[in-house]
Amino acid sequence: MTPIIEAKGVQAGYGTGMVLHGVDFAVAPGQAVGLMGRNGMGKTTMLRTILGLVPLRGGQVLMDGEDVSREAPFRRVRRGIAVVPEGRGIFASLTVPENLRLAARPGVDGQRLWTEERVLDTFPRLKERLGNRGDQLSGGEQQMLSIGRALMTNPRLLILDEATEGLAPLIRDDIWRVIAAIRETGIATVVVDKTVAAILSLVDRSIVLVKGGVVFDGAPAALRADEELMHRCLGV
Ligand SMILES: Nc1ncnc2c1ncn2[C@@H]1O[C@H](COP(=O)(O)OP(=O)(O)OP(=O)(O)O)[C@@H](O)[C@H]1O
Repeated sequence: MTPIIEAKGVQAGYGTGMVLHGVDFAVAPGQAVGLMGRNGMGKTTMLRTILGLVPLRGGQVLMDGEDVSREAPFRRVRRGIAVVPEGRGIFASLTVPENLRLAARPGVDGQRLWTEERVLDTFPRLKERLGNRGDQLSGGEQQMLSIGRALMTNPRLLILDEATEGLAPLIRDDIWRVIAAIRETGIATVVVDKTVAAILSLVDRSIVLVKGGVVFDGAPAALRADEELMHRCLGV
């Protein structure tokens, strides 16, 4: 199956500093991939490079087998990718439904499977906050709204960068449950998170970055079995 996204030998960085030193990375349709690694190893830079937000200095980024290395970020996203960025990026002055409606668009297949109603059914907490503005929501609710907004674009691939960071354990569990449910609907996911156990129980494939290079790419069970790697590269 042609991957939705494929990175081949990707090199990227900021200013004169290189962060990614030839990273290979692929996400097949419907696949859940965990992008893992300690702080500062290049996970966010990898996501941003795939989206065209950090310039590519070497290698290639393909989407559905097509080279998009020179394509603008908005065009790449229009291929059916939704991003839940670190920091959530919701509109503080808009209400919950306004935030959702602003993002609404059909998927690349023209379908609108994710409607405002379906998103609100998925996140009952948001249903209780319809009149609230973005800045009147708790951190967990903001995160749910950010995910809900991404779903309103009817994506084929959902990218979640640190979706559970800074949230209380019960809210985190809620978010993980929803991510698993989204996955079940056939949407491919790329998850970056520090909660190693939660990621490994969710994904089909884990990729571990150390200093901008891939040190592991395979099944979560194989990663779990490698205690030395888990300890050295993930700190668990
Ligand atoms: N805008 C930027 N300008 C310069 N350097 C940056 C910038 N963003 C990140 N870096 C550097 O690039 C390296 C990789 O950062 P990146 O955010 O990709 O790591 P990460 O694995 O996502 O870590 P974290 O979990 O801490 O976000 C780090 O050394 C970081 O300091």
